[in-house]
Amino acid sequence: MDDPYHIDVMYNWFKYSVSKAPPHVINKKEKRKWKIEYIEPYGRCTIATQDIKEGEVLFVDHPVVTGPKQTSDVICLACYRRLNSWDDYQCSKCGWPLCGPDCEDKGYHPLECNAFAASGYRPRLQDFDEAQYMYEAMLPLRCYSLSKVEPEKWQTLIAMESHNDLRRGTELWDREQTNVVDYLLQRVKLSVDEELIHTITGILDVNCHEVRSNIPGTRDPYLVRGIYPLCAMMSHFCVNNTHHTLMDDMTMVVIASTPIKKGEQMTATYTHILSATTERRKHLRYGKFFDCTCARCSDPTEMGTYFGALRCSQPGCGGNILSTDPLAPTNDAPWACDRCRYKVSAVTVERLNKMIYMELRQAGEEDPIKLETIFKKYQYVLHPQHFHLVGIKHSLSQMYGRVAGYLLPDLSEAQLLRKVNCCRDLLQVLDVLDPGITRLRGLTLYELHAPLLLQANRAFQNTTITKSNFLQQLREVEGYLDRTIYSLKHEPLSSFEGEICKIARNSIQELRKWIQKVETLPETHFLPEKQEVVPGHLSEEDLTLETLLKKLEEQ
Ligand SMILES: C[S@@+](CC[C@H](N)C(=O)[O-])C[C@H]1O[C@@H](n2cnc3c(N)ncnc32)[C@H](O)[C@@H]1O
Repeated sequence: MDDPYHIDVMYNWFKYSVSKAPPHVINKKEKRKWKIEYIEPYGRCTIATQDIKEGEVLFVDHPVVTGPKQTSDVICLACYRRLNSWDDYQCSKCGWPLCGPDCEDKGYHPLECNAFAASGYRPRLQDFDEAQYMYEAMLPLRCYSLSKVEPEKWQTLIAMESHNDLRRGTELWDREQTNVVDYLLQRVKLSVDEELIHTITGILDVNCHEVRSNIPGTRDPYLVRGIYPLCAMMSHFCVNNTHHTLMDDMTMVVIASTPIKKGEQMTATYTHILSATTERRKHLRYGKFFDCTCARCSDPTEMGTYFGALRCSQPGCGGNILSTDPLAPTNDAPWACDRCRYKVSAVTVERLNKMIYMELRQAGEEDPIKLETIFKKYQYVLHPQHFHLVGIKHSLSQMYGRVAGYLLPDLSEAQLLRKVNCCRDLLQVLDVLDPGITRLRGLTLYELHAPLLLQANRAFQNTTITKSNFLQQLREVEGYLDRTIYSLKHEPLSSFEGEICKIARNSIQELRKWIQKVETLPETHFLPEKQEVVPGHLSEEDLTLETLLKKLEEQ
């Protein structure tokens, strides 16, 4: 049958992936609930053929091939372990650095090893203009080698989108001409049409997923890239409805992160969720060769979050400065206040964002005070839900309680409250921009439970809380732990998220025992019901001496 868009090739890949997947990951007998269709302007995309519930497994995807990213440290080409130096151990056949002799025939390394060995060329660091680009040709070479040794994988790979026509003449094309095409033709002596190598690099640019390597026993997984054909069939939306998890054998499991209605696309996000429209659209244009026009991109308020908005500085105005046309192809439409129409150029907004970005980079992720200083500096310039302020809250939510000098038991009431509020504010944004089952939600809920539990237990120890309130707070914490587990239960135990999920499972059991015990405690352990002061229930603004005293007087 005619298959101009190679859709059957993708269905075959689905069957192959299911056959390779461990049985606990997917019900092998269940029929797929989606189809692939060609729809403009998306090209091929995945459509639900029936209503799908949140959390349902949609498909598993086996990688066609994985390999180093374009820029890379020195790594073992078989197991992707980070190596100390170029010449620790070099493959006896091809000369590329590996962990040791055991890795010579492992993983995907034989794909390039044979080509290098046949060429007689031995790689030397000085052959690369920039050391970080020395691995750039490796994955394209692996892909090309598939055409010789694994024709089925090759058929799947070559059926993917390369956008050669859009890429030709771009800076990216020129760089790949030098670092990949010329390198493979001149050094590795491949006898191959240049256009085919460009097609391969295009397929990799458009479709690759970043994945973590999985080396048993290491807590430092190195990031590599891989081709997952079914994942790559999903269109990008800046608010998406699927969630993917990488299992230990590098199989990708894709679930519905929110309910998906029959006829809707199953979508993924190719950009960073917590970045603003201009940044996301630029990334998609230059890296994926399309202009995103999704609901989030077309709305200057980014679905009511005001994620990119500045506060108007005109006296007495208090409006929000927003892009007048977020879909302008060159992202250069002026920005204007939604109340007084005061105008700011797109370039100025971009410069401001860049300046704050540089300050944040300098501040690092070790000292919350540095981030608090930047937060204070810009809190009246940016909308409270501006991505930089939300980004700072995200960092603070993890730093308070985790970095040296700010471990949980050392935190003051005000710092605990700050951690709680950072988590809550972040979750409020995630509800809109990253709804449903996500790693970030799971981790943030976990961060939220800890200070709340500490606050409640401190209040109990100091007898400053009533029994009913104490139980209510413990049950609230139980709810957050429960939701953490729900959000992270798909993550493999070897990952950080999987480990947090395991800890959350233990914590919730302990907490439930504690709740049962508290229920039986006599009232004498608690503050009488009418006299309570619960700092945790005051907002940060409330925590001035004046307002605190006033509230105490009112009791
Ligand atoms: C990873 S591929 C997705 C599969 C692709 N549609 C195909 O037929 O092979 C990415 C490409 O799909 C298209 N695409 C994905 N999301 C899109 C969107 N929201 N709007 C327009 N095109 C999109 C773009 O051409 C993009 O370069």
